[in-house]
Parts: sequence; C-alpha cells; structure tokens
Amino acid sequence: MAPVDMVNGAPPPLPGKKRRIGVITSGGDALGMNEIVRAVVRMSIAKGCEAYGIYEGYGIYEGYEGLEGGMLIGTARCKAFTQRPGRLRAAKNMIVNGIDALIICGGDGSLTGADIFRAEWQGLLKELVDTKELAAEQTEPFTHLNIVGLVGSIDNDMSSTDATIGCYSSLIRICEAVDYIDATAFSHQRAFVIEVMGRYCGWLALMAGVSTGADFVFLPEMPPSDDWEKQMCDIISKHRKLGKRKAIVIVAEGARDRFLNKISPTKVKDLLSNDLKLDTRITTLGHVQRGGNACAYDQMLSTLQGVEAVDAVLDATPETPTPVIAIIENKIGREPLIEAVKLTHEVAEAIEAKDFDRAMGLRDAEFAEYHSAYMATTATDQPKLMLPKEKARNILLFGQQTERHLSQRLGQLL
Ligand SMILES: Nc1ncnc2c1ncn2[C@@H]1O[C@H](COP(=O)(O)OP(=O)(O)O)[C@@H](O)[C@H]1O
Ligand SMILES: O=P(O)(O)OC[C@H]1O[C@](O)(COP(=O)(O)O)[C@@H](O)[C@@H]1O
Repeated sequence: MAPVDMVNGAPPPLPGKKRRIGVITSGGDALGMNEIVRAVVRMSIAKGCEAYGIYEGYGIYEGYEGLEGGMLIGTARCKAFTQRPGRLRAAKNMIVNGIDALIICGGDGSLTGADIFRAEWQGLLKELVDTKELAAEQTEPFTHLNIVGLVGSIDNDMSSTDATIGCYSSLIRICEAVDYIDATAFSHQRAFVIEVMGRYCGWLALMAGVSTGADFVFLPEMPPSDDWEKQMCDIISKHRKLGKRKAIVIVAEGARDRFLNKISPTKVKDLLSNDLKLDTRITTLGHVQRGGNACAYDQMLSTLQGVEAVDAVLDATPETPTPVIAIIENKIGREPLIEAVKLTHEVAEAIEAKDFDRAMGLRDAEFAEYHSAYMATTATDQPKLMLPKEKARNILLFGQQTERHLSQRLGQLL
C-alpha cells in the first residue's frame, strides 16, 4: 500500500477495489475479537475490498496508521472519543486515510460511541471544511459514514442479540475456576464467595450458578428479598445439614439489594463467617475471566458475524439504518444499532430507578426461565416455579424419573 500522504489526502485506492474497510476492536477485550479481525479482513479481500485494522480501539482519534491483514490490533477505552473534538480528529483521520466504512466490535459503550459518531458525521465534515482542515472535495466521497457494529463483550448485556462475542469463553473460564475452588472447598469444608464480572448484567453470574449448581447467586436485575441475609443463611445451613461439605455463593459485581445498596463479597463472607460460623474465603475472579483461548462457539460466532458485517457494509445505501450484527435463535442477522443501544441503556436505567420488573422484562425472556431453572435445580425446598406450565411439568417429570438414581448418587454429588 502506498504511504498515506497527510497533506494531499488519502492514498489512491488500489485499482478495482470497491471499498476501504477499517476494523476496530474497542472497549473491554473479549475472546473472539481476533477472529473478528481475521474474518473481516479475509471477507473484505474476498469481496474485492481493502481492509485496514485500526490499532487501539478508537485509535483513529490518534491517527494511528492502519495495517493490512488480520493480527492483534489491541483494544482500548479511549476517553477522547467520548468528546466531540476527539471524534472530529477521528473523522479527519478516517478521511485522510481514505477509509469509507468502519466495522466496530465492542460492547455497549463502543456501540454507543459508534452511534454518536454516525449521527454527528455530516456536522463533523462541515466543521472540518469550515475550519479549512480539509478541502470540500476531500470530504465529498465520504458524505455517508458506513458503520456496522459487532457485539464483543464478556458481559452478554446487549439487547437484540442472544449472545455477545466472548461471553461463552468467559463463562467457561468462570466454571473452570469454580471447579478448582470446589476441590479445595470440599477438602476444608469451607464456604467460598466468588465475585464475577458483568457490570450491570447478571448473565455471567446466573449462568455460572446454573452450570456449577452454586448454593446462592446475587444478580443486579433480580435483587434478593429484603431478608436476604436470613434467606441465604437458611439455605446454606440446610445444605450443610444434608451433608454438603462446601458452599459456593456467586456474586455478580453489580449485585445490589432492593434499595441499591451494594451486596459486596465481604458482606456475604462476614455473614457466612459470623452467623453460620463457616470458614469462608473470597475469590475475585477479575480479569482471568477475559483470558485464555476463545471457545469454539466464540470462534464460530466471530467468523460468521465478521462475514455478515462485510456483507452489511456492501449492502448499505445512504438510507439503510446502521446495523448491528446479531444472533437470534441461532440465526445470524442484522438489527438496528440505535434500537439495540437504546434498549441496553434502559436496563441500567431501570435498575437505577429500582424498577426491577422492567429490568427483567428488558432482558431476554430466557433470563427469568434460566433463573427458575436454577432455583429448581439448586434449592432443597422446591420453590414456586415461575416457568410456563408445560416446561415446569417436564422438569417435575424428569425429576421423578431421576429421583432414585439421584438419591443413590447424592452423597457423591454433595
Ligand atoms: N457515550 C459515548 N460517546 C462516545 N464514545 C463513547 C461513549 N461511550 C463509550 N464510548 C467509546 O467507546 C469506548 C469503549 O467503551 P466502554 O464502555 O469502555 O467499553 P465497551 O464498548 O466494552 O462497553 C470508550 O472508551 C469510548 O471511546
Ligand atoms: O477492564 P476494566 O477496565 O477493568 O473493566 C472491567 C469491566 O469490563 C468488563 O469486563 C467488560 O465490560 P465491557 O465489555 O462493557 O467493556 C466488565 O464486566 C467489567 O465491569
């Protein structure tokens, strides 16, 4: 590629190339993001386009030079991009580098930024011309900003898609860690309070609870009842009396009670230590949840969604609403980015407003069902099932069939 001429503008497009597509990974890293870059670059080339990887998230702000081909391009939380002057510089750098389409893989923050960038685009170009930073003829080929979003985040907090890229790899990391902790908890007959990430979203905590059969979980969208301290202690002491040698409590980092007081791992540990006299430890899993290799599901999702993103760039007309690539009931498709961002923000707003029913309503329908399934499979006293009748009956039937088999294995399982 010819070097970028910062004075005269973009390098000439390679002969016969349709578009120059930039790909960015932004916000908290999530496993699968590298596969996104690979897929976007390869698909762009296959479709007769040029591909640029842009370093360090919204690094276009800093004017990082692009690179050809897929590789680790870094991610960042770029403060400057949250302000208009930062986005103005980003717009200029895109034009100067001749990038006429952007594929952005990030969480709700990055996609919010993408949405704002898109909405401001015409104004940014006008300002660049008015302040003589760019000539009108330089901006002309870039009148419409072509953006496509991909959801990369461990949190699985984005509305309009069933799974965010990285969430299943992170869930695997958490479950592996709980398995390791289980072993030492069993040996010492200890209780462990395990804090998992997820910001406002309890998906990782809930799914970890479902998968590992944790004794208790705390989720931001579903604060526990007002007497949660007693409820948790009753359940755990009941499990102990049944012969369970260990106790595992999973606390989402955003967990709050109904009055929005933080439910911290320390608070939970103090209760277990002081009220139940359990030898209790805290493990904060932290950034371990974002490490390791992407699981096959995330590798597959990233590749298929990267391919779809390039197709979406090429299908776009000035009238096409900016899409975010989603997976819904196993089908990859496109959803309106603005709507997805709006709905995602509404969950956090509902939690802040203590409107927990609304927060739950805004999550996928499965969220409440998975919680009921967690309760049904974990509690010793069967709670009232919130599942639709049919599903509840299936679970109970399955329970009857397996009761004898389970009771034989119970000692081992406990
Ligand atoms: N309201 C906003 N306006 C403009 N840019 C934003 C906004 N929110 C986030 N961004 C950009 O997206 C980046 C990543 O957002 P962040 O919330 O940190 O992570 P994530 O995308 O994983 O949710 C930010 O550092 C910033 O550059
Ligand atoms: O990496 P940092 O800056 O410490 O941020 C931690 C946050 O990032 C996450 O791991 C991922 O969140 P995002 O995908 O929104 O960036 C959250 O679960 C957590 O609250």
